[in-house]
Amino acid sequence: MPDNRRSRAVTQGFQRAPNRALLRAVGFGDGDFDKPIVGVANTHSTITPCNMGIGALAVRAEAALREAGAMPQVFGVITISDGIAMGTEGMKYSLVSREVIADSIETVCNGQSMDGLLALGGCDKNMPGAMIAIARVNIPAVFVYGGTIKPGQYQDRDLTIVSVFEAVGQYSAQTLDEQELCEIERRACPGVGSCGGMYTANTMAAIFETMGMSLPYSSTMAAEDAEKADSAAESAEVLVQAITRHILPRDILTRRAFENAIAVLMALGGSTNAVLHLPAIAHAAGVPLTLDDFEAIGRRVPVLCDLKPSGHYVATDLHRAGGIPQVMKLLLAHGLLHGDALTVTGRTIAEALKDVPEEPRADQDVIRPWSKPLYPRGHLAVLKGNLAEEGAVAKTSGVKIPKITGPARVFDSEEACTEAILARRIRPGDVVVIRYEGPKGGPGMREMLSPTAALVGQGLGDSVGLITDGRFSGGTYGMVVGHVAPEAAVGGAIALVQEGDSITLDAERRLLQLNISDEELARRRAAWRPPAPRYARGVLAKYAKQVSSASTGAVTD
Ligand SMILES: CC(C)(O)[C@@H](O)C(=O)O
Ligand SMILES: [Mg+2]
Repeated sequence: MPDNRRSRAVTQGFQRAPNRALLRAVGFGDGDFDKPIVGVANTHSTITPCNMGIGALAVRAEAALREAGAMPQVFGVITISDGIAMGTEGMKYSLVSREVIADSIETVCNGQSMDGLLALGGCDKNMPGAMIAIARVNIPAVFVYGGTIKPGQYQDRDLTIVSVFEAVGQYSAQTLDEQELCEIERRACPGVGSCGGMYTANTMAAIFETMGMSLPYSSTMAAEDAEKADSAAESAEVLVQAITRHILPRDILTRRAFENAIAVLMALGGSTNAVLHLPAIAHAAGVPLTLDDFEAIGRRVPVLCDLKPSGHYVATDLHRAGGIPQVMKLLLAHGLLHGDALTVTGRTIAEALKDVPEEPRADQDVIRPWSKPLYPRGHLAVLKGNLAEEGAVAKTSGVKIPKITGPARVFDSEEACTEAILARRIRPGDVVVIRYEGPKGGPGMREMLSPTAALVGQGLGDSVGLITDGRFSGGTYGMVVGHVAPEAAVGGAIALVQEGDSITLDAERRLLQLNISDEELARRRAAWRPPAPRYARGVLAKYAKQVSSASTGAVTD
């Protein structure tokens, strides 16, 4: 047993007899005090299908840890459901929950002198929350994803939760009747697992697999399939080996791993939330990573996968087509992935991908061959200009020409905007501005899925621009720009836009501009006064005081 094992602090020596007495009460026997103590961070919850299956995975992982010679200690971690909170005041707690999860896991792992960590997660913030903690604590760790939901079926088409959000827009435009809306609602979510397209949960899980913090193929398995539970057990075995070999998360979460993550994010057409979470994880790992890195890698890496929200397929289709290893191999073969990055198994990426063919199979069109990408460049672009001096994130997939100049339609909350869209007050050519929804202002940067999906449902995805200091769901697409920084609440130029001002959103030129003179902008800036914080007490008030700009990952430490 290595002398530097952290759990020695609670298991060794005569002074620790009381500590051992308590450990005996939770199942330790005489021979167990020399074994590594491994935390199992269990986000099981009956709040959301994303986390409903996690308890069973935790049970498998716990048994496998014991079998492999470790002493597992299971602890509960909270989640909220982005999908259920969406469009409500409750959604302000979503990004806050990332910090609560990170802080909770750090607190337990360090408070209990644990030697290793197996973290399980389902809904969106579980993934970055767990990985921030893993990077901070830096004890051998593995991440186990709860798995994706399978698609629903309606009239020969695959449904996901986003189909229901879009159906609300169709209903408001009277292109869908109440009975059809109801039928889509009933069929969209047929079981357990995280939202099925390449939305945020699946994006972040895929990123962790890419970075070598989860096992190959594990991030695209369906929550309900037996292979998911088997991979939870296998993850536990790999973790115990990592403890023995002293493989630490910060050996894995290097700059090269983050560059690999961004490359796969682009190839998948993944969620804008990754542009918030990866800098936050990098911050925890002590790795420099800026918005410019996303921009630089996005210019090199094509979108290779035809996945929802704007594409055709769901995560289980990607799994059948070869999964993340196939996407990674394609990038590796074309010089866009660092093959020497380490994984939790102790193998490098290149070694792990050795047996994967360079080109995807011809009998599928989920993963395109190199010669026929979906888009020649990444779908996420960092826009700058007088409206976003620190930067903003545009998602350009699913739109024909990602640029528009039009009159600003200004809303100081998501609710006010959604109401206007559903009342059909937004017209083609408008540029919708949703502000005071930033990290500090909201607080918590809500995901604007209700308004963006309603626009898509009304057929306005291509003709209406939308900019916000809030963020988006992975299910959002259209002419959308989020994470506008600096945000309105700190006096960013987005606070100075007036109804009817001309705004240019041009993803090709990477430009987000308010078309008024510098003098007029300065005049408005001088007249601007910060609004009173929306919350005076509780976690939202604490968060608003603490949180950094979206351009640096909205971190709180
Ligand atoms: C509800 C969704 C689709 O999961 C969303 O929260 C996301 O970010 O992808
Ligand atoms: Mg989300």
